[in-house]
Amino acid sequence: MELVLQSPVGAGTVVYQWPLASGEGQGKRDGASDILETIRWVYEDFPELKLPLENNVLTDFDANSYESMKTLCDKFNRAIHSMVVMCKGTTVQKVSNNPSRGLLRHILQQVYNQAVSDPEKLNQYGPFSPEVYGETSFDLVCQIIDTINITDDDVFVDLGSGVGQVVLQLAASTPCKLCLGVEKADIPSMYAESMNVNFRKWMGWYGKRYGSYELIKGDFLHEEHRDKIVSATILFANNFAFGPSVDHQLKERFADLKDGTRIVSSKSFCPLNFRITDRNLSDIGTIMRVSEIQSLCGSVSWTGKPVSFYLHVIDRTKLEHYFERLKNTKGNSRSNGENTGDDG
Ligand SMILES: CC(=O)NCCCCNc1ncnc2c1ncn2[C@@H]1O[C@H](CN(CCCNC(=O)Nc2ccc(C(C)(C)C)cc2)C(C)C)[C@@H](O)[C@H]1O
Repeated sequence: MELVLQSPVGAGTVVYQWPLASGEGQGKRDGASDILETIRWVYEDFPELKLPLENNVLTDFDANSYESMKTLCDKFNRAIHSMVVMCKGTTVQKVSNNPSRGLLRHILQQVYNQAVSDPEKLNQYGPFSPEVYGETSFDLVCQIIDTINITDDDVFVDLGSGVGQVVLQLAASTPCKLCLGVEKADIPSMYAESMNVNFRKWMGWYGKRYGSYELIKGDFLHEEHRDKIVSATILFANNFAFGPSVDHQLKERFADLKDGTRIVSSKSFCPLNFRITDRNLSDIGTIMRVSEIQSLCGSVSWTGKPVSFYLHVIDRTKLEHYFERLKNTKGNSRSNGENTGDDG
């Protein structure tokens, strides 16, 4: 026995097997509320549905009765059918656009629920686990997208992308010409594959647009991926738990990034008050400006402190200014460069 929902843009159907998934597990939503939320979001997106769908249909149903859920889906499908038929004459939303943030949060949740059959295998806990992505990371990533200006010249890379939620969110809500995620572990990479398949299915069903993206299995420090890092213009690194060796090898790659490239991370790659001296000229801090950003959303880290993240912008003029000042002050006695700290 199954339940079927028609696509509001005539892109086919999605099928739910009965009995529906129950809502066990943290953050997991049961199948019935997934169907209800999906209908509600389509309703939101297509106001013309308000007429054919009596508004009480979304309230009086019994999630445990197949008949009741089937009736609900049939009413929705009939409303969709009449809308698609009516719009046959006019242009049914030909040009598809990006989903609203609310809809994208719902889609990422629904794609995760259907792609990750056994979340226990991910053994990632804490407030930023993939299981509760919609409650914390989603808003944080929205804030970052609002903070940094993103254009269609940008290439995004998530260093250690897990099941791929951040990459999917960037691809569906920014004009990046390409979004990449690199993940080395087998389990998250396997789930990232089904996240990818499910995401494309649902985005097509809702008729929503997203940019090119790829979820890659591999170690981002391997030589074969060096080029992906050095040609990126926006990099995310949730590097809080990266060891000194990983950080060091990443900085070596950051030295080749283009000016203007942004790196956003959960731990800064150089001190916030870094000042160039003649003893730290090979530090990565000489070519980047760093700032700390407090997270607006209530999400707190596991220590209960408000979460902050670090924005680094590659800017080699910092180093140029240092050497100009050095040259200008060459004449007088101060030769140790000590007092010609950069202007930050
Ligand atoms: C040669 C050598 O030393 N090799 C050792 C390998 C270590 C480094 N290489 C890695 N390569 C590929 N994937 C690796 C390697 N290190 C570890 N991961 C994976 O990262 C995943 C964890 N990810 C999170 C997955 C989901 N993506 C996010 O949460 N992204 C994200 C990014 C930034 C932010 C902000 C901007 C707000 C800070 C928020 C979220 C983070 C914590 C790193 C795990 O699945 C790891 O397997």
